[in-house]
Amino acid sequence: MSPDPLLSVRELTKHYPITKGVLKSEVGRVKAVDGISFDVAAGETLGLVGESGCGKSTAATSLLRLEDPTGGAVVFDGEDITDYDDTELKRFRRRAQMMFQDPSSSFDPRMSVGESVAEPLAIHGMRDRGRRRRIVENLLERVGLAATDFDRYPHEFSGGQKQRIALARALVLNPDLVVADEPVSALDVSIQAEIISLMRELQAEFGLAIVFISHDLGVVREVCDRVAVMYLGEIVEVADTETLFEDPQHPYTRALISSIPTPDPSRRGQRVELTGDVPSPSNPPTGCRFHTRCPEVIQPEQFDLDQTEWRRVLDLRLRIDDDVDVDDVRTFLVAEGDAETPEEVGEDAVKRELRREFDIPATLSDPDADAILSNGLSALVAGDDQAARRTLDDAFSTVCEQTHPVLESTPQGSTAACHLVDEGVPIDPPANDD
Ligand SMILES: Nc1ncnc2c1ncn2[C@@H]1O[C@H](COP(=O)(O)OP(=O)(O)OP(=O)(O)O)[C@@H](O)[C@H]1O
Repeated sequence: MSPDPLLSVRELTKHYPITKGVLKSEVGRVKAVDGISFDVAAGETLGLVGESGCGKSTAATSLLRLEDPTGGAVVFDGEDITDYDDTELKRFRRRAQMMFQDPSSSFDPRMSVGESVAEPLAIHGMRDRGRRRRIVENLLERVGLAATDFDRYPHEFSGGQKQRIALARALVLNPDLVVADEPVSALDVSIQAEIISLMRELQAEFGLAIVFISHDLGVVREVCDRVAVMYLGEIVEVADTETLFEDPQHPYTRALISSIPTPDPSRRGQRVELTGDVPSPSNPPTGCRFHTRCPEVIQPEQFDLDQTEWRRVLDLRLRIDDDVDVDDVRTFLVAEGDAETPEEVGEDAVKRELRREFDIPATLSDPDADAILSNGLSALVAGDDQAARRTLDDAFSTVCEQTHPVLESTPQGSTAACHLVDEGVPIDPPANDD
């Protein structure tokens, strides 16, 4: 990586206010992007990956100042663009272009594709129509279309062809950086491969840096030199592509990689199932944001639980307020024929059912942990929610929930934000049963 990157993003933040009432008073914030930092060298392709809603598109539009960031800095070719005025931004936008996912909505149906591709030239002051036409015709050929396509209209082209045209438009000002947001996701797999190989050719030819945004790790592996993994508005791991795929350090990265479909049956058993929904970015979890779903979440030192058991005990503890209703369990057991009335359902039956709902075995592998869980459940069934919560919170809390991990260098040369990395003990991910 060059010492002076082309693009340097520092603690970039984009929060959207959540407002209420006619006065639109702010009642919360969607923390779509929450302090991300990364560099991109000239000519390099950096992948930005993560599940839907983790903030990739917002990161893209904020770093290009298509919308104003809430905080942080973006340094492009040595200059901080964060405080640029309109004239300076216009100059910046010659050098940094955006490409979107949906080629169909990227074009004005009333303009010929040639006019669309030439539009940025006109906006940036090239008055000579003939010259604009020559440049665009040449570019259309370079993206695999014909010069005569200049006068045709968007509806005459397939999705793949439209994405070629979008690429021509992104390149027409000869930029140094293209931010491509899911540029091939809307295309058939065979067409995806064509567009990817075209992007690579043009990248080499134009010496382009690309920020390649995708939820598809298979594509990212093919295209990118380095990859940054996002989860709930934050970057949790950055590594060069081979290191990331061969030796991922963050449990979230491991889970994403393990979910890539593979034809190799020996690797299929290594799938890591992520439980639970992605939490809301308006109220992200404390500590490590991934702790509510992490299969490798760290257990308290005093216990020696099987990792899957521990994950499920923690699920119960974390969801006790929202997803546990003892009265509902009693009603359910009556319906199942366990008793005539809810009042007659025994404490043990309710505790058994609660364990079953959370997939917790009847007895935990660690007897101390089992005794505490049993006490907590007893308090819950007796209606003393506070005591139940206290018992479970005291015993089953985790550093992952308490302390926010920062990105740190790993022995593999990557950076990852995970307490397992702090401790220098990457744990083998638990294999799934299926
Ligand atoms: N204008 C907005 N106002 C409020 N919330 C927004 C706005 N734009 C995005 N969000 C929220 O910010 C979060 C991040 O969205 P974003 O589109 O950046 O994620 P993404 O990773 O690109 O997802 P996808 O792949 O589905 O596009 C989401 O929870 C989304 O609902």
